[in-house]
Amino acid sequence: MKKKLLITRKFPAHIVEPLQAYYDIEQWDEEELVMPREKLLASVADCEALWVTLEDQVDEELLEHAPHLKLVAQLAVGFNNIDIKALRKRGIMATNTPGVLTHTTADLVFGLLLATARRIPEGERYLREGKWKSWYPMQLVGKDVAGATIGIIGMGRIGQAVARRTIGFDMKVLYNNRRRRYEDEEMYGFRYAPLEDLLKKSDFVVIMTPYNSDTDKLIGAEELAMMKDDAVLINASRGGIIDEVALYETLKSGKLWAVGLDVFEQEPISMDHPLLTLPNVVALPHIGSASLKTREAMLNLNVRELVAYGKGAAVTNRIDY
Ligand SMILES: NC(=O)c1ccc[n+]([C@@H]2O[C@H](COP(=O)([O-])OP(=O)(O)OC[C@H]3O[C@@H](n4cnc5c(N)ncnc54)[C@H](O)[C@@H]3O)[C@@H](O)[C@H]2O)c1
Ligand SMILES: O=C(O)[C@H](O)CO
Repeated sequence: MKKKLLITRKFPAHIVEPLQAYYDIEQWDEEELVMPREKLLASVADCEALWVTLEDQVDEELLEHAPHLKLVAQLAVGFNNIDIKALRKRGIMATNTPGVLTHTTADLVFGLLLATARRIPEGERYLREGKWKSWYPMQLVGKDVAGATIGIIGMGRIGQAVARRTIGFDMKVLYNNRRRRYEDEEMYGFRYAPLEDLLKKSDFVVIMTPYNSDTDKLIGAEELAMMKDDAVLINASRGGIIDEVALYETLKSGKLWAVGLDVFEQEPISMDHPLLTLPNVVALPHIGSASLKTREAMLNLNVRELVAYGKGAAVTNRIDY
């Protein structure tokens, strides 16, 4: 008898097809909408494998409804929506998508960096709203990226890829990370800095750590106050790493040049959110890894592990924290 696999979104048919040989598949039929929680809890009851996105909470409550569950596949590298300890206690494996999205996400971070520094979305709105009357010297003046100091918090796969992109911009790189990266210091001249130093010295601060209890509101009022008055803050990791109330208050007070956010505490962000009233906030709908090639690579990486499990082979890419 085939194992049961529950897929919480509608994924492209050609991606799911190779799984048919190993699983009886139940798939949510909406591409844009999250599977309702009650439906998820009911459907997971007889599942051995579960394929989720970052909006599905895989927690104690779900696991209590899933007595046969053995494998959770997460269509993301970040896995803060999954209670890994609770999975481990029950002997359930989890697999995610590290590596395949590194460059695509680093590109987006750089896009946010240029967009905020050079006021690109503001300039586009200005043109489309018919405000462009002439060229004048102080029109939409921005902040230089070339030659500036960037501070990267979380020098993992994506953080390093962002750092390497700065070389062409002659930027000075400070980084903060769980462990020193001596090889990068030697090869590229990147410099380790304690968080406080990094915040005080950087023109651009980029957050690229995972989200967990250690990084929850890592950047709050105190940290924002340490930053340069005209610094830019970029977050493409997870929204909860920044205290959004403190961020709004800081921006309202006139501090910081701009902020670029691909992620928010609540996603989708409410259209009434105060941050969206500020012209120097560039906000994107969590599209860091959204290139066609990368999304296919993420889906296929999950498929590979689901096929391995379906065949009774080893799941090699395991979240082992
Ligand atoms: N916006 C998007 O679409 C998007 C896409 C991909 C990844 N992400 C997010 O980016 C995160 C990073 O991805 P990755 O592949 O680079 O992960 P990674 O594990 O390779 O890197 C994370 C780095 O953060 C460091 N770190 C952890 N806690 C820290 C702390 N308190 N202070 C300083 N450094 C700390 C780790 O040492 C590690 O080097 C993911 O967890 C995910 O949340 C977002
Ligand atoms: O963690 C991730 O992988 C992103 O948030 C989605 O690609």
